[in-house]
Amino acid sequence: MIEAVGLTKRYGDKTAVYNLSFQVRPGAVTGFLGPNGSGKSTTMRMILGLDEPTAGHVTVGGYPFRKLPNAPRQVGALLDAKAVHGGRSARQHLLCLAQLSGIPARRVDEVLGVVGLQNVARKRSKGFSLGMGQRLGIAAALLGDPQVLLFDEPVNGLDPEGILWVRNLMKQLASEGRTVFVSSHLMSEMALTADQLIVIGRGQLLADMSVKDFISYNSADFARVRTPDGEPQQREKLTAALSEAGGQVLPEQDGALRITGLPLPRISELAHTADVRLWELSPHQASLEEAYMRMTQGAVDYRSTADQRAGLQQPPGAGAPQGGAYGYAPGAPGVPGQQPGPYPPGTVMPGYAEPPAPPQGAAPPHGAPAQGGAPAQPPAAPPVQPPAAPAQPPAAAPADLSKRDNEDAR
Ligand SMILES: Nc1ncnc2c1ncn2[C@@H]1O[C@H](COP(=O)(O)OP(=O)(O)OP(=O)(O)O)[C@@H](O)[C@H]1O
Repeated sequence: MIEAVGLTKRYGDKTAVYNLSFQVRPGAVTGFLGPNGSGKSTTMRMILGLDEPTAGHVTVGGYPFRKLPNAPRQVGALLDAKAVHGGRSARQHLLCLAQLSGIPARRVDEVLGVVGLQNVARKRSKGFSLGMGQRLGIAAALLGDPQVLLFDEPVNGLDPEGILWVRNLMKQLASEGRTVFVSSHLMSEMALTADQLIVIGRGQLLADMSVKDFISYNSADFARVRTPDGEPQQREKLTAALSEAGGQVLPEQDGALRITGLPLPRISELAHTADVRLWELSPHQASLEEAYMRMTQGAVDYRSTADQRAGLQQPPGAGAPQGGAYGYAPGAPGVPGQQPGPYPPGTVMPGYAEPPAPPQGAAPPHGAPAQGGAPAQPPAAPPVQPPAAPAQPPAAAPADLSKRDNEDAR
């Protein structure tokens, strides 16, 4: 088991991870989700003893990593698939790692077979594709046949077949009773791979729950309603009637309305009573990716000025979640501007709070007004239709161990 308690990491005036507490249990795949720069790699590096926490602690099997007896046999990790000497073959690379850890050479051929690189094992790794590099990194993680495995973005660069293979491998490793901790940007991928989810934003815990609970609490239904084009007064009349009846009404980009908090038959009745004709009244379900983006939107560091995710925010004054057949999808717990969701008891929901400023008069942390008084967060854009879940993984490089080497340079 991996256990983090009050884990905090500051790099100068930058708070990368703040007061993070969680447990990663054996026998399950635990997904570690968060936007770019949210602190996933930093957390993984602290678990592996590569970075020293500023406060708090993290243990693997009850020991801090550096005190773990025979660590390479107990913990395997893929942090940076590019951290390979390009002049060496895959086999030579693994042999070196095996020798350093007292692992017999035959295990190298075993893991090469497991990851499907046996036919290119003697080729120089500098000619490897991103996907082959990921496979080699996974082979290195498996080398010591460890009970605890950490994978930072393992599907990065893999084709659909490779993604399926990683998914099945993670599940198999967990079914053997191992602790499998895997980071990703993609909720949709984690929904298929993980049993448990730990979601962070700006280094802080946003959710710690089973995937099953995440799905049941976030796959809320909504209705789309469309009034005749070119008759805006009909749309306004309907908006007023639905809002008065307790529904939340958000305009969609194509002119339709997104209604939560009211069942379909009630919407139909209200439209009839208000004498509004409907061109569309249809049931929909929010995607998990959308729920995840809503949960993390207040904690996104890097956002295009044209990013429509800002439109996932509820308009000011939107009511609390309603029950019913088309209840509102719960917002991010504790995220400013969001409604807390009805999460099950025992779910860790500390809420997003600005970490206190680092000592010694350093610059304010994330989200705090910058020195000139400008807000660190872009202002919320008017509500627009949320974008469809991205079909491709965001083009992010895998977490980079060289970050550590560059620490002084930063
Ligand atoms: N060595 C370092 N020195 C200074 N700042 C750092 C260092 N390592 C990470 N950071 C900062 O800490 C924050 C968290 O970074 P981290 O790489 O842990 O996030 P991440 O969730 O893994 O991001 P990504 O998904 O983009 O890999 C970022 O703002 C990053 O710039």
